[in-house]
Amino acid sequence: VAKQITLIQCVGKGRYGEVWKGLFHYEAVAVKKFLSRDEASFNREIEIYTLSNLNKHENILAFICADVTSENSCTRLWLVTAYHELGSLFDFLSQNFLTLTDMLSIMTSIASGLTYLHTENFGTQKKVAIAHRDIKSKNILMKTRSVCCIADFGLAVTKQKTGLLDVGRNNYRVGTKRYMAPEVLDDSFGKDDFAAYTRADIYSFSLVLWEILRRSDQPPLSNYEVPYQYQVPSDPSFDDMRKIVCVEQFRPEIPSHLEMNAEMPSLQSICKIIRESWLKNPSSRLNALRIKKSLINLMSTKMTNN
Ligand SMILES: Cc1cccc(C2=C(c3ccc4ncccc4n3)CNN2)n1
Repeated sequence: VAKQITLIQCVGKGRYGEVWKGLFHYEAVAVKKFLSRDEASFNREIEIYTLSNLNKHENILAFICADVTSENSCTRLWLVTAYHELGSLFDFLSQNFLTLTDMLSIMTSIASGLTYLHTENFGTQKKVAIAHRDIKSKNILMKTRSVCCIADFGLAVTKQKTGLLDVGRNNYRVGTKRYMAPEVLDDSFGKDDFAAYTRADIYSFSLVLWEILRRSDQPPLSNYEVPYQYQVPSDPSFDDMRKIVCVEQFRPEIPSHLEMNAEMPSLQSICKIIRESWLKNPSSRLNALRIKKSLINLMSTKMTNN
């Protein structure tokens, strides 16, 4: 397959390797080129996509194929997926303000993808429950200006039938420190309890919801911010994050004009969802299905109000 893919340009770099725009049978595809030392992430991501036929959901990045070719001495590890011209949610938020309608649609699409990931179903399309472990705006892609999909499953853990946890061989890698839940930062969470991982995903998702909320055009705020931008240095250490999130129990500031906005009750409800998803106590947080349902309700009430 690699022979038939023409790489056009590099569109992203991460710890894992690079993401390229490619052409495969005249259609644009995304190619993630793994470094040979990251074979574990490569295998894990394939495992997650194939094992639980993850492909069937509109809010999960669509997988096309994997390709391993031996190039002189080293093996080339490629994963090929759909290509999304608008890039990541992080890129999009950096350059756009959002109407309330688009904001609710974007939030709901991510909540739908996360609910699908977290939920096991025994129906025809068997699927094990999956926790992502690296939810952040850079791992979410824009399919359209109002619909997103979740990417990057190299760190995911699954809940096996036995209820036991399958972390793959990739346990040494951890999520992105900036988005790490308090219980992960102070290492107080039950590593063998699958539910603990989904609750940590919800904390990370609450930070993404906060990033999206801040880009409301009601009115446009000056700059895009990453969570804890002014509390920790770029590329923060474990300890930087632990001091802020666990010791100080700090959370990103929600602009008061959004929270106290009487004309926009939906914005107030979104603020409530965010606050109930970054609670210190993991089991007090909302789950993905609850967030999805609440956002869907807001979309419908918003429609009727206007
Ligand atoms: C498994 C896989 C293959 C290719 C890309 C990706 C991936 C990303 C991706 C996917 C599609 C893209 N389309 C356009 C621009 C960037 C993209 N990034 C972002 N994080 N992982 N994952």
